[in-house]
Amino acid sequence: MPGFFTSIFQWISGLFFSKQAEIAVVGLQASGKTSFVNVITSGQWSEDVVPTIAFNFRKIRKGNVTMKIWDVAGQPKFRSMWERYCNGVDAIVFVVDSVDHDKFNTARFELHQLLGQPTLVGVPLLVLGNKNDLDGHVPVKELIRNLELDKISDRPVSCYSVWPTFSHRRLFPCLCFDLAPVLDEEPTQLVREPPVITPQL
Ligand SMILES: Nc1nc2c(ncn2[C@@H]2O[C@H](COP(=O)(O)OP(=O)(O)OP(=O)(O)O)[C@@H](O)[C@H]2O)c(=O)[nH]1
Ligand SMILES: [Mg+2]
Repeated sequence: MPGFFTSIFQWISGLFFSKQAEIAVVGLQASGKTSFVNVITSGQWSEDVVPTIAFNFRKIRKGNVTMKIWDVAGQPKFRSMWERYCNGVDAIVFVVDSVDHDKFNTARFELHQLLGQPTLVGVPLLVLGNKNDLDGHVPVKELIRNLELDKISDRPVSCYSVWPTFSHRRLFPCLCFDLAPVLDEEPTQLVREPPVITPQL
């Protein structure tokens, strides 16, 4: 019975307090965007992910938050499309392979090129340093330096180190927290001291 009342309460509160958020997930190919989106939408991790062609669209509801997610392909031929999918979203999620040191320069170039688009001024940015389960991953402070996130001054920016395989339960709250300004809650700071999301073993 208590479960029944809880469900009814959630349903009613959802009607009155429901919020919508739309995000675009971008980043270089094989950085783990689709894996991340799969984990937060269905809780499922699989190593068999095919490279995305153009984009995938997912819609999920958690509690009273409905989130629309554009998972955009990262191969060079698709990068010119990023701006189109980021235009009008509540936050841009930029995924970086935190082990692939050779690609940091390209990731920084593509990120800053994207953020330089006049249509995207002010759109909050969440950077996820992915694959922190692997040896050689760089910590968040180094990611901030490598991607020059501290030079971004026209929007809220956050950066986390993540590993979707085991931390998916913490990823959605992390996203909601970063969308707090969008959801009319407490404001975030510019590149705040980031919590590192460690795997739950
Ligand atoms: N070890 C580890 N591997 C990961 C992680 N996230 C993704 N991968 C692997 O990285 C590879 C690429 O993942 P995808 O999710 O397809 O990458 P993507 O960014 O969507 O790539 P595109 O669609 O081509 O832009 C796959 O083999 C995944 O299994 C992670 O956190 N840890
Ligand atoms: Mg993909």
